[in-house]
Amino acid sequence: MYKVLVMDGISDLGIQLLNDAADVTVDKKAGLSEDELVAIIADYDAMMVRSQTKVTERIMAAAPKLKVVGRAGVGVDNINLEAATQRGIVVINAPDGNTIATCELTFAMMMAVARSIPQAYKKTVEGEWDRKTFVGVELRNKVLGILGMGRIGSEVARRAKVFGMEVIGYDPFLTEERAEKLGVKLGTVNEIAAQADFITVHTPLTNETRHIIARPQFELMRKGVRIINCARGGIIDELALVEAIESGIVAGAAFDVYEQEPPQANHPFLNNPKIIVTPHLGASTVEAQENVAIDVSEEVLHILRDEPFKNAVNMPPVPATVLNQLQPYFSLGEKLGQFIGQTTEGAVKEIVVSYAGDLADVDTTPLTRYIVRGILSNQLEGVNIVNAMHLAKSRGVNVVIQKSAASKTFTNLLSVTLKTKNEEHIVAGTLLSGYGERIVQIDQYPVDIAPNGNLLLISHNDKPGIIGRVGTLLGSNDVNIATMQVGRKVIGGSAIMVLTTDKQTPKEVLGQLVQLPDLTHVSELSL
Ligand SMILES: NC(=O)C1=CN([C@@H]2O[C@H](COP(=O)(O)OP(=O)(O)OC[C@H]3O[C@@H](n4cnc5c(N)ncnc54)[C@H](O)[C@@H]3O)[C@@H](O)[C@H]2O)C=CC1
Ligand SMILES: O=C(O)C(=O)COP(=O)(O)O
Repeated sequence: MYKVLVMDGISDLGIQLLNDAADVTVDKKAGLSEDELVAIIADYDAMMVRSQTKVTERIMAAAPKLKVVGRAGVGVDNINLEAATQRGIVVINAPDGNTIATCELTFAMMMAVARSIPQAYKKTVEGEWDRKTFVGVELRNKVLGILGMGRIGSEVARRAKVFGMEVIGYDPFLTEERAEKLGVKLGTVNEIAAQADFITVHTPLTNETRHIIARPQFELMRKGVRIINCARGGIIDELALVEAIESGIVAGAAFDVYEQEPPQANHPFLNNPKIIVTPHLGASTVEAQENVAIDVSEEVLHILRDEPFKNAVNMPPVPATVLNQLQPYFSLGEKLGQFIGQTTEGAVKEIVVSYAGDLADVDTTPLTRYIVRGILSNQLEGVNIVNAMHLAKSRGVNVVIQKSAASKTFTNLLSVTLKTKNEEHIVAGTLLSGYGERIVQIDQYPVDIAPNGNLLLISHNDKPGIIGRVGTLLGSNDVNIATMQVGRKVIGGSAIMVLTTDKQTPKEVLGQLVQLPDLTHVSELSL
């Protein structure tokens, strides 16, 4: 008999399937602390959660029987995926069931913030008949900027078009063809900031998206812009938003999610009359809760019964023979993927992976999955080696594998090329006996870099003084350079500089770096 622990108020109708199964018993609990979960979890084969329960490494360590954690929803940021993978616990989610619910909440928030509905309601029930304060704005003919054009963002765009809005979308995976089909113009984050009357975000929270809307973006915005966040707290810098409201740039905001949930009693949003707040209700409709609970229950049953399943967001075991040969390269492959993914801009059309030398005769499929995971993990939540290839395919990204017997210089060489509509970049790496992982080529430049920590990749003209200017700017902002490499093909031509730094370079300093004479591009990476 399998025991399933159901947390966080998952819909009863949805888990009927589990209740009806002869080989399953279900325990429903809510609001347990980590300690309380640690005390009981050893009995369970499966656990189902929403966003409230944090499924930590400690909980998994106390759960020797646990085979699967089911997330009845999209975001898996409350589950320690790495720990689950290490312990062979499958993590599944229900990515489709709450799209419409969250899209509709976003729309409700947009209309509420355009017409000050909550504020007007409050005054009216308090006995005041105030018809002067709450003069709103129409959505028709306004520009809506959408950051993140996945499932929810695309549905918001469709509805906005029907309301007569002009939509500008930003998403590294949004190709021109798909944008055209949706009737959405493509724009950068800053273009959206400068042009939009309403801005809504629908990305996961990643290193890239954290504070993607912050003070520099608010400074670009039109006076009277309205901001909506029904995705994840932290995508928009909360304090910068409050400042932008105080300075009169932002006319109103509507938030469903917060950097810390629940927000503390003194959180600046909670007593700001221009900010509408809801307690993470995006997925809270009867329909969405039934959908996600049914989806997850079906998958949990499959996994418990060793039947095929979909929607795994972490990794299944790799056969031992393949593992032995490929394991040393997994980390290098993923880092090369992260490197090229973080340094290439625009919608990816093709990934070319070339294996030379030792790697040419092995079945490298699992390694390719690590590389593709590295590339996609920058933009997508929950990418793993199970779903990486599928996600690439579903987003129209072609993955091409090339093999050649030997590399001229290295006994093994792994090269990854990313092609977008306008750009093509390559990074290559190797495992050097005694030295470990090295990046040995970036575009046309030979380099020798250990792919670890914080990196700055700077393209510049090969002119005297540039290295000094970069060093001085970083030093005066307390960013210590650990290592520096420069690469060029010809004297006085274009060149690159790769720095490793002891801490991340603040966004403002990156902005100042780009302004330095003869510097053409800066990317910050963390590997
Ligand atoms: N408030 C709530 O209760 C709910 C919140 N959510 C959250 O909404 C978000 C979106 O969910 P879905 O649309 O289902 O996910 P999705 O995976 O379909 O879409 C996310 C999109 O964000 C894009 N993206 C990633 N990095 C980006 C970047 N740096 N800039 C611009 N775009 C970027 C991806 O390419 C992808 O298209 C997730 O964070 C999810 O957790 C989802 C459901 C309910
Ligand atoms: O699905 C998601 O990502 C959500 O944020 C929904 O969270 P919830 O299941 O309502 O706690």
